Amino acid sequence: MANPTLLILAGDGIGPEVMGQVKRVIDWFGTKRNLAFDVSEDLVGGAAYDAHGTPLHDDTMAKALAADAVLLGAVGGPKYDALDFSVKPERGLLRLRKEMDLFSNLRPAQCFDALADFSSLKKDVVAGLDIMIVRELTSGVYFGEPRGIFEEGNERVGINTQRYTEGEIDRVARSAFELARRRNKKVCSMEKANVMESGILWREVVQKVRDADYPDIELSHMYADNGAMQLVRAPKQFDVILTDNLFGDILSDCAAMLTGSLGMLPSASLGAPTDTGRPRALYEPVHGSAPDIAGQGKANPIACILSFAMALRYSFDRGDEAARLEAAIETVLADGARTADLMGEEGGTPISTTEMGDAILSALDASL
Ligand SMILES: NC(=O)c1ccc[n+]([C@@H]2O[C@H](COP(=O)([O-])OP(=O)(O)OC[C@H]3O[C@@H](n4cnc5c(N)ncnc54)[C@H](O)[C@@H]3O)[C@@H](O)[C@H]2O)c1
Ligand SMILES: CC(C)[C@H](C(=O)O)[C@@H](O)C(=O)O
Ligand SMILES: [Mg+2]
Repeated sequence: MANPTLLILAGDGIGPEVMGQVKRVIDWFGTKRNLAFDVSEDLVGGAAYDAHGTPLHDDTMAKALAADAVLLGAVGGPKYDALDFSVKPERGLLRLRKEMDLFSNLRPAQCFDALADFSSLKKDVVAGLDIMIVRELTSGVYFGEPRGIFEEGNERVGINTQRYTEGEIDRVARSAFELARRRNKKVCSMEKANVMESGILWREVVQKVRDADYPDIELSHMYADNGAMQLVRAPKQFDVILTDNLFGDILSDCAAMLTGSLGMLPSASLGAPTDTGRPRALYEPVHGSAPDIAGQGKANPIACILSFAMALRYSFDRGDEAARLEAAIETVLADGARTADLMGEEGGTPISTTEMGDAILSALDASL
């Protein structure tokens, strides 16, 4: 049987640096675990703009649609800030999400024991934390029409529209309930039904799906602003958090810091299953291109490596090998390996991106 295909889009800034370590991990699974992938690479974001004048070439879009999974590093950077909105690096990523119809974005926030001291919150608030944010990814205010900057009288007005159909809410709610079934069977849905009609509809549809098909799941509803507060006050009250595109963007960065660093958080963006039985899927770290540290060998590759672990679990049904990779990362952290973002006030000598990769590969070897 042919090997599954992976399309790597490393992107900009620290994207290629962290992806370099992921490629070593992919090779390791090929040679040591007989789990080989056919890997191809292409450009996205600013790198694609530099080469083609567009943040995502049509050929790359076609390759992404054909691949069994896409791994993405990060896009964006100050060099591209002044570009027209239509060709900004971030538009490349948004096009991938939209055209692959990746409506369900899984953003786990797990606190590794070795890092519990490092969180800006008290250790007992975050130790053992394991929550999953399910963010709707292809609709809402990111894509709603009308949008734009228009002339109105003698001034300009900027418009974006929060828009959700019942079908869009229904399908992402189902994906959250399915996940909750494999976890602690608790979903908290977050919107602002107190001020937004789209929030009222969101709450109604989520409740209807739960009552009709997931009576075994405990569902609660919370206003998203309270949700942000509760995430910082007592994050362990949550299991699965279901929310829309914009609130999910913000709440997941907030959850990231519970775990110590943005450099630790992976994500999976999943669509409906294709005729291979696999969902369309894109895996990427939650962090961006980190222009402040790009090119210095300082970036933490763990979020990107954990994103590959999610690919093993959600695209290739190899939860066993995903767990092996996650355990290797846990070991390395317990042994004290720290990139600069994981150094506390007490200081110490951080290791480089490549050294973190070396340590993870050694721990993988030791797992055999
Ligand atoms: N999915 C993506 O590709 C994505 C996500 C977020 C932001 N962005 C883009 O990235 C650019 C920079 O955005 P930003 O600065 O708001 O967010 P960012 O995530 O790039 O950086 C925020 C802070 O976290 C640090 N950081 C992030 N990832 C790290 C890692 N792996 N190791 C160590 N430290 C890390 C950075 O150094 C920075 O101080 C912007 O152009 C933005 O649009 C892209
Ligand atoms: C880069 C940007 C388009 C993206 C978003 O806003 O969704 C990022 O912040 C994310 O969290 O993946
Ligand atoms: Mg974000």
